[in-house]
Amino acid sequence: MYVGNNIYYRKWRRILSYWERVNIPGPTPVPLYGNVLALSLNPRPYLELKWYKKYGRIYGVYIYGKPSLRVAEPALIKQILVKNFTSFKNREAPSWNATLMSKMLIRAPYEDWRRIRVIAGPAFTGGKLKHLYPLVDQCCRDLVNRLDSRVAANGSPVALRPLISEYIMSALGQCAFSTKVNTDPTHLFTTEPEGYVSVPLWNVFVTNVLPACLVDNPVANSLAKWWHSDYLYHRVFTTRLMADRRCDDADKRHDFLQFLMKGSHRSASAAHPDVTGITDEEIFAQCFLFFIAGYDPTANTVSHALHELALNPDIQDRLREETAINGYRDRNYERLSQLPLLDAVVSETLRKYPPLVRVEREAVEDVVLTDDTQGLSVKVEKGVVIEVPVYAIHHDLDHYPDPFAFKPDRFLPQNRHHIKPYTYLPFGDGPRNCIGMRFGLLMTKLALDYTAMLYVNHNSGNSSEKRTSGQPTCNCPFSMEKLHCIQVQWSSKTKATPLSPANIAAAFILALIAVGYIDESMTRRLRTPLTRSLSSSTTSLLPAPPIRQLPVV
Ligand code: HEM
Repeated sequence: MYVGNNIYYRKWRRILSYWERVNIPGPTPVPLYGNVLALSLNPRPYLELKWYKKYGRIYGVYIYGKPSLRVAEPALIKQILVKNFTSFKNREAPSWNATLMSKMLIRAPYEDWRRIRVIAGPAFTGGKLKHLYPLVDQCCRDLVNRLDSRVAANGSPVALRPLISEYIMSALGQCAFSTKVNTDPTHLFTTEPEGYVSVPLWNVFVTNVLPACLVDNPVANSLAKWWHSDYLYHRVFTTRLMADRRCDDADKRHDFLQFLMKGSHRSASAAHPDVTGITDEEIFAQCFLFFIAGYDPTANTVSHALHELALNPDIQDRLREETAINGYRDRNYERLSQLPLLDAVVSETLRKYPPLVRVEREAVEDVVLTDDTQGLSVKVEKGVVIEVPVYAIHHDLDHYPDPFAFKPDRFLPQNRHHIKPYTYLPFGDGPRNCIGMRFGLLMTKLALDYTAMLYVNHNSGNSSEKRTSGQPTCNCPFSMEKLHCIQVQWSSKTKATPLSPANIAAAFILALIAVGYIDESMTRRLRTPLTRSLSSSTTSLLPAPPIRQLPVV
């Protein structure tokens, strides 16, 4: 017993002294979990900011037993994301096999990623978005109509977030499939992508803590497939659309699905001799990702922008003026890029509330990062995951004076040059940055442009900011009212999330297990059910896909 104890603790002491040995500071880890407990049980952005303030711009943490480096030094960020991209061309690979996620751009290994990105990338150019603009515009008009009827119906504060979510989901549906999708928040079309990204704590607990033999066996796997068969709904939906379109050679749609389908028969070009095609499974993975990656960040950005505008009526007035001067009746794609204050409001929202609090890369070889101006040199070993703590950088006083204030003027053309390179990263940077950036900005700006012109936005007094373990999420209701009818009530206080009883119980159990004798490989080998691969043979178990309504283009 004594010898076992000794070996166990010596092994963990060695694993968890990696950063100490290379002289990089960081928070104290615990055996088996490293710093995962702290990261799981605290709101991520605030914890990252706390560590950043305490340990500086370069510090090390442990994800279970794996070292992970946080880098917030702008010169080094440039090397990781742009200059040395070939050494940091991957995100961390999923620790499970052949899952849907490993086929998605966001997680695909470099060779697959590059092929898919070359095919999918052109779908998001300015020229292509011009074709999609009328579809997004129509969704915005629908949003305004819904708002109108809610405001007229009761005159009391309107819960805006569900309406925004519906707007984003319908815009994504239109642009991905040229189809009016069912945007009811309880409908599978919406709940599947949401469920894919938000994992309940009990699920994290079960999948990360139970021994692998209990989770990774045929019975548990089929149970998990059944449990997660829900996102197969999207699979059936996409597969049927693809089948329909293959029967119709004259299909001239400009949507995302059509773009990828054109890529499936692609032959190598001089520019990309190794890029030849995309499989149906990969097409489905990208279409599903379109909803996962596009929905939450964009809906959050619109919500946070409206939240800030309500708190800052002077900025709201200036925005309305700008919109009026620039002919809001003649809205079109080009006009949106000619509204500097609107652009500044969106940029400042993304600075203050970056939807992704970190950007991640994995070192595929040993690399030394250097910054001669500061005499900095950091050796990164192959396999180490690097995270750029975007939220913390955006709230660094050295980069943004008064970082918790909402000051869009920082981003006006005449001030923009004060922003230091690689300190503003809401969409990441480099070849693997956000592919949907322009599209996300289009949806956000159009929604603000419409609502700013038609409504005065106030806080209803019971609006709060809900902090999740991932990122702050704005939990409206806002009071949105027609311009002629104004009611002002805002509480500027945001609630910090107390640890819930469930979180405390889970922390307690996790801590008990952490001091036990479970081997690290048991937790690392586990596959979370949400990422299990789905075999197409199970699609027959699904309910029929929804009836398509109103094909648009
Ligand atoms: C305001 C809205 C959005 C924000 C703030 C945002 C932010 C980000 C960030 C930070 C990344 C990681 C970039 C990096 O690692 O350098 C990313 C990646 C990605 N985003 Fe977005 N995103 C938004 C909207 C969208 C939309 C609308 C779509 C698609 C419709 C989308 C699709 C993707 C995809 C596919 C990736 C992975 C790219 C790759 O690895 O090649 N995003 N996004």
